[in-house]
Parts: sequence; structure tokens; C-alpha cells
Amino acid sequence: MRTNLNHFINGEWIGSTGSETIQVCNPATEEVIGEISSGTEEDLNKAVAAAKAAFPSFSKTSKEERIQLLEAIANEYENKKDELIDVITEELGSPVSISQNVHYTMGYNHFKHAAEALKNFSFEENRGNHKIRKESIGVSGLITPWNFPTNQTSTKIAGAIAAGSPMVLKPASMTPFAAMMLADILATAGVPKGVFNLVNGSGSTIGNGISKHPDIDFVSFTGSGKVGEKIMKNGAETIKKVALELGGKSPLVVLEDADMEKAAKTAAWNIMMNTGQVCSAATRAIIPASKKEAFEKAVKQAVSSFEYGDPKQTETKTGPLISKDQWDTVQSYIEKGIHEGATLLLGGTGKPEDLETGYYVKPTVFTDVTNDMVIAQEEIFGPVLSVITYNDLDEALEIANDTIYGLAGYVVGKDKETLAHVANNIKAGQITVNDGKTDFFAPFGGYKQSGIGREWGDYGIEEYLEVKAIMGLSS
Ligand SMILES: NC(=O)C1=CN([C@@H]2O[C@H](COP(=O)(O)OP(=O)(O)OC[C@H]3O[C@@H](n4cnc5c(N)ncnc54)[C@H](OP(=O)(O)O)[C@@H]3O)[C@@H](O)[C@H]2O)C=CC1
Ligand SMILES: CCCCCC/C=C/C(=O)O
Repeated sequence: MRTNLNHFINGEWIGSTGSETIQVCNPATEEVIGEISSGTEEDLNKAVAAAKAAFPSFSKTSKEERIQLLEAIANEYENKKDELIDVITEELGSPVSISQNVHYTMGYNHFKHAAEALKNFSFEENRGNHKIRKESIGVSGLITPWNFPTNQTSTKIAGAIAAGSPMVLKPASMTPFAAMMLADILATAGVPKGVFNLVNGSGSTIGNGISKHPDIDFVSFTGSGKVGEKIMKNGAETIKKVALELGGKSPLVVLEDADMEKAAKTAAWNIMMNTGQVCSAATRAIIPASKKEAFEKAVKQAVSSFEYGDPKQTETKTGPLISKDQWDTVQSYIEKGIHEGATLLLGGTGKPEDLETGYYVKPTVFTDVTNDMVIAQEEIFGPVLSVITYNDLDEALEIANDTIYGLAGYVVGKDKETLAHVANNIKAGQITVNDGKTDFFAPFGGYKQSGIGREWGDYGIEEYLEVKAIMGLSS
């Protein structure tokens, strides 16, 4: 059992002031794997006080000291590679290959890239008759979801450390153990007492408390739009800066000249990776009407080729959803798609026949989808793809942008000018052209209701800083 009923406050694990606990389950076995404390307001106040006390000295550490600290964290994180992969696989139900190649690797890259970005980062700059100073924002509150337990925590922690901002983290209650491992990793790497604090507990007590706390200066949140809205409203009471990384309904625009098999593979990876529980996943494949038959044949084959099953097996590529609630939500969307008149090309409701235990769903592809259908407009957070046809490029872009979201976009094809035209005209924060590789220096964040602010690299560091202009001192 992974039970740990303590919170990490002022450099040590201390007991909760409350007695309630939260059970954590392995979504592949439905078994309890451990318990955490359901923290109280008093626990949160202690953590905020520790972070506040750490602020004067930590905010004055030099850039070089913080680069060293981030590099030490990356090394210690690397030392804990196998344990991190195990814990992610168990609490998220993520296939071991994805736990390693996506989850573990993304966390490592955030620490490494923040250290690199810091090397070229300027905290002071003369501009004409004024000087710009960038100063740590104060105490940061970090609230993270369950779908990427080391990615979202690490990018926020790395940004805060790079900027000299002490922090309080509340990880998701369904995936707290990887975050708790990070507390030990940071302590071993030499993060000073009080700089990193972790309080477990419900969103309604600890998350809500963070967003309202008068001594927290900035909240960085990743999760649902509904909670993002609450955080913004709460933050408004003390005019707190907030960064929100919320949902998405990202388009994959397939050009006429694209290789349909390659395009289908991109679509399949997007919808199957992390069992579709990815805010930036391409969930709408927007394809030329003239290529409908070829794309549908290829996408059916590409999605079917994903092995799903036991996350501990190396050949498994897709695991279960995180919880029964998430399973029910995804089922209801599949039912809605059928009811709305979309055609089921693959999958459907119910569990895969051979996987009765675990929150497994059938990978599902809908064709003949129109963009006004609920399945094309709402975030499903499961392996459900909507295929929508277009007749010309203007229509493709109109469909791509006809959404409340704007987190990511994808375009596949050959003609460079057309690729650039589509990339430039999708209203979203991160666009991938063909098989463009993830760059951890590139800013990540959304337009429209996908959020406010950016994470990763130097843009991520900026979020944890205030900007001061000084007149009369510049040389
Ligand atoms: N953008 C993204 O990456 C994500 C988007 N989602 C979307 O949200 C849907 C629901 O997922 P869900 O887990 O419920 O996401 P939530 O937004 O509820 O949870 C995200 C984080 O916020 C916390 N939280 C919950 N309520 C509050 C509150 N009132 N104030 C402050 N923090 C709070 C949660 O705590 P606790 O864990 O204790 O509930 C968790 O740490 C998904 O189906 C998906 O569509 C979900 C996860 C990530
Ligand atoms: C393989 C790259 C996956 C990028 C996922 C980024 C984060 C998504 C999320 O927070 O849901």
C-alpha cells in the first residue's frame, strides 16, 4: 500500500490536523492502492505560512543558484525514474511505455528546460530612460489534475523555482502519489525548507482555499473549465493573478495532398494516447470530402492496431480511464453521438468483451459528424474521435475554429504554403505541423476558453514574475 497520511510542510512530512482520508484506486484493477489525508484549512494555512516565510530569502537567490537547483532536481528525478514510472502506471492506469516515454519524460524535460531557459533569461534590462526588473510574484498556489501527474506538477514547480517563488501544491486526489514523490525528490535535491509545500485534500477545501487565500499571490491551475471559472472568481476577491490551462476540442486538419495513412496514424495516436485523457488531443479530424473513404479505412485500421489492456504489460498502448465517473461520462457521450445520428465506424458503448475489470472503454470513431453535434463541441476526455468532412480550405478553417476552445491544432499535408496558411489561421496556442516534435521551450496554453497564460520554458517562468519599471536609474 502507498498510504501516506501526511502533508509536506516546511521541509517535512507532518500529520494532518483532520482525521478524514481519501482512498486512491488503481483504475485498471479497481483496487485501493493507498490513502491520503483529506487536508483542512488549518493544514493549508500552515503550508502558506511556511511558503510566505521562505519568500524573502528564496526570492533573492541568484539566477545561478536556481539553475543549479533545477539541475539537481532533474538529476534526482532521473535517479527515481523506475519508481516514478511504477507509481504513475499504478495510480493513473497508464501503460508502462506511456508512463516512461510520455509522463516520466515530460516531467524530466520541464526541470531541464527551465534550467536551460533560465540561462538566457534576463531579470533586469535597460530600455531607454527606464529599467525593467522582473521580481518573484510572491507565494504561488498550484492546483493540478490527474491526467498527467508529473507533467503538470513539474512544469508548475519548475517555473516557480526558476522565478524564486515559494509554493503550495494541491495535487489531484486521484493521482497524489507521484506528486508526493516529487516532494522527496525536491528535498533531496536541496530545495530550501518552506519553498515547496504539498497539501492533499479535496478540491472544495484545499483547492478552493488556495484560490481564496489572501497570502497566495498567484494561482496556476490545470483542469476543467468549470473549476477554472470558480478559481478566477475567487481570485478576483483579492485581485490575484491566475493562470488557467483548461480543456480543448482541438482540430486535426487533413489537407487534400496528405498521405491518408500517415494522417490516420496521427489521428489514432492523438485519440488513443493516455486513453484520450489529454487536454490538447486532436478530437476532431477535419478531412477533405473527396478522401472520406480512404481516411475512414485507414483510421479504422490505425485505431484498431492500438493494443489496449493491462498497463503493466510493455506491449499495451492504451489503458483504462481514470475512474468510474469518467467511464460514465464517456459512455454518455458515445450514446449522444449515436442519438445525434453520427455513424459508428468503430467501438461503441460498453466495455471491451475481454476487460470486465477496470474502467476500459472501446476505442470509438464516429464518422458523418457535423460540427454542431455535442460530440464535436464538448470535451469528452476519452478515446472518441469525430470525423468531419470539408469541401474547401475556408470551410475546413471555419469548422476548426467553430469551438469555444483554442488550446491546440494539428495540420497534415505536403504543400508548405497551405500548411503555413492553416497553422497561421487556426485560433489556438500550439500548432503541430505533420510530425513536428514536442519542444519543451515552446509555450503551452490556450486561446479562448482553453485558458489564460502559458507554461513551459521562458514563457512559463514569466507567469511567476511581476514586472517593475524604474525611471531615473538606467545608464
Ligand atoms: N485541462 C486539462 O488538462 C484537464 C481537463 N479536465 C476536464 O475536466 C473534466 C473533469 O475532471 P476533474 O478531475 O473533475 O477536473 P477538476 O477541474 O475538477 O479537477 C482538477 C483539479 O482541481 C481541483 N478542484 C476541484 N474542485 C475545485 C475547486 N472548487 N477549487 C479549486 N480546485 C478544485 C481538483 O481536486 P480533486 O482532485 O481533489 O477533486 C484537482 O486537483 C474532465 O472530464 C476533463 O474534461 C480534467 C483534467 C485535466
Ligand atoms: C506527447 C505530448 C503530449 C502533450 C500533452 C500536454 C499536456 C496535456 C494536458 O495537460 O492534458
